[in-house]
Amino acid sequence: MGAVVDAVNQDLNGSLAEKKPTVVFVLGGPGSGKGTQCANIVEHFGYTHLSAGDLLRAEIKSGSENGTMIQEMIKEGKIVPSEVTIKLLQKAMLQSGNDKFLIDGFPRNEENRAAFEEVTKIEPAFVLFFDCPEEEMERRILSRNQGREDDNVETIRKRFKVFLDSSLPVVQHYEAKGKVRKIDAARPITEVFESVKATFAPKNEKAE
Ligand SMILES: Nc1ncnc2c1ncn2[C@@H]1O[C@H](COP(=O)(O)OP(=O)(O)OP(=O)(O)O)[C@@H](O)[C@H]1O
Ligand SMILES: Nc1ccn([C@H]2C[C@H](O)[C@@H](COP(=O)(O)O)O2)c(=O)n1
Ligand SMILES: [Mg+2]
Repeated sequence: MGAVVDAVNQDLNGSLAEKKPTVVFVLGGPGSGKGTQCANIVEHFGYTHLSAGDLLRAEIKSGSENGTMIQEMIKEGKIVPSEVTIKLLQKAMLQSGNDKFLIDGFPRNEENRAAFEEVTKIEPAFVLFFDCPEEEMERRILSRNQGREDDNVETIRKRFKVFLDSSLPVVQHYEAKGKVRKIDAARPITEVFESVKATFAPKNEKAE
């Protein structure tokens, strides 16, 4: 069984690497507006939007063997093991038929980042980072109304802590490589998108 799984993984990696996809990581705190802005980017620039959180939620709904574990981790605001999330991302990338991806909410910690690099050999073209004060993010999440199990005050606080402790260091990693395009996300949606658009000028899209 292990050998079969390894062979499938090898195949996923091989097919993806051949496509040499353009990947933009979209990071920012919970409720900073990643999903909202990704929808605009898809419309204007032809990217495929892959939200790691959405893929994990779909995995729970599918009744997969990992579903219960994923559900528990999301409820606690914790980060699901990289192996699980990366496999979902790889499959979605291959199934999309596209070669330009917005990977939203990933990498969420150092383990995510290192594992993705190791497994896929893909370096992001750049990292969009939505910078937003915590009070504003909390306000937005509490009025989001999408029925997400983690949109409650208790879990939100845990997600904020994980963001500060584990996700910001990933942003700093890419900052040191000159790959971060920081956006002031505390403004109205249309104003934020004006800044986002500028980051998709052709010079920014090439991998550095
Ligand atoms: N610039 C903005 N101003 C006001 N409200 C916004 C703005 N951007 C997004 N919102 C709203 O805030 C809520 C959270 O936005 P969104 O789901 O895009 O955030 P997110 O970063 O993807 O969050 P999460 O990490 O929890 O998935 C949504 O209800 C959205 O409509
Ligand atoms: N790389 C990731 C992304 C998300 N998750 C889990 C934990 C998050 O709190 C939750 C919701 O993600 P969001 O939709 O807010 O981006 O999903 C993870 O474990 N690993
Ligand atoms: Mg989102």
